[in-house]
Amino acid sequence: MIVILVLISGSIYAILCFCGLNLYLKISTCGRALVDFAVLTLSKYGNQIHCLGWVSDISECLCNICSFCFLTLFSMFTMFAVHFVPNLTIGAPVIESLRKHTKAYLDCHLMVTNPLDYVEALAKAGASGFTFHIEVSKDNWRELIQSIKTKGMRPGVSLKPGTPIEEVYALVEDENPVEMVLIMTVEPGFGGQKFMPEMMDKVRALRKKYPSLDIEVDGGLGPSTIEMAASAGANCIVAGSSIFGAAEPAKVIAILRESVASPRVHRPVVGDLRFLLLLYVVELLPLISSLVRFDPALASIGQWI
Ligand SMILES: O=C(CO)[C@@H](O)[C@H](O)COP(=O)(O)O
Repeated sequence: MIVILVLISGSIYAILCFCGLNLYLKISTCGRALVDFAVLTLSKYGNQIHCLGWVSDISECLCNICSFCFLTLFSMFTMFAVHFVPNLTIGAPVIESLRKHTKAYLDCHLMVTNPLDYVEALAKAGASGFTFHIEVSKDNWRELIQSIKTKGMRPGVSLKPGTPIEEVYALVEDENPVEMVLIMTVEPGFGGQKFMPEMMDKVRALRKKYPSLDIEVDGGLGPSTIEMAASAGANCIVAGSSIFGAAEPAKVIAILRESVASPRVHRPVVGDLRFLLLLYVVELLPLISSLVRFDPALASIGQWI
């Protein structure tokens, strides 16, 4: 009887574990912020599944079921950590650890409902850019931009596929503007989704209106989609699976880099013109001054001016 009970409970437990694992794997792909959590969950479940191999009596089995329930509750609470506690799985502590090993630009895209709460911690951790979502910042974007700049980071604003591009115009045109606009080319939440070409209308509209603005695209970008984004005017590319899933990631990075660096892309026209003008002035000044100094005829012209 006990053997049958153990077998039945063990099977139920195995099914629960399997479902639980799948559930967590699915939930854990809800954004980069939960990736560490997925690893953590996997290793915990790894131990539990391993235990199943030597379940030998009913008490052991019950004990495993109890720990399964505990893990479920614990993990479920953790899933909502983004909303309930001021910490993220990939948040300030991870940025801080990365910063110790690199001087690279650390571009932080906050898919959270309360970005203001993370400005201070991310700045302290060494973040370079801080991009928030317009959908959750309609009432406090000025305060957010100010706070991001005060803390020495570069502010950016992001918009989901369903949000009209017009919603970010005010933030770019403000006297204290954002310095980058991130156009999501997938519905935020999962890596590995299909690129949405219809988002290129937003990129084109933005590039036409703001020739020198940094325009970032994120989601489904790789060698087969980069041309669309680059020729529409995007100059900052976020790519996940196309790089990490590639046999030769360096090659993919080179292709992406080359596409946005090619002359087809709208260069920051206003910035370039200013630079050219400065070059002319700097280069011509010594020439003019030497002519005025050494050519008596020109020197007299100089007197008239
Ligand atoms: O964070 C998100 C979406 O939520 C994006 O950054 C994607 O995760 C990019 O991944 P790929 O689409 O390149 O795999």
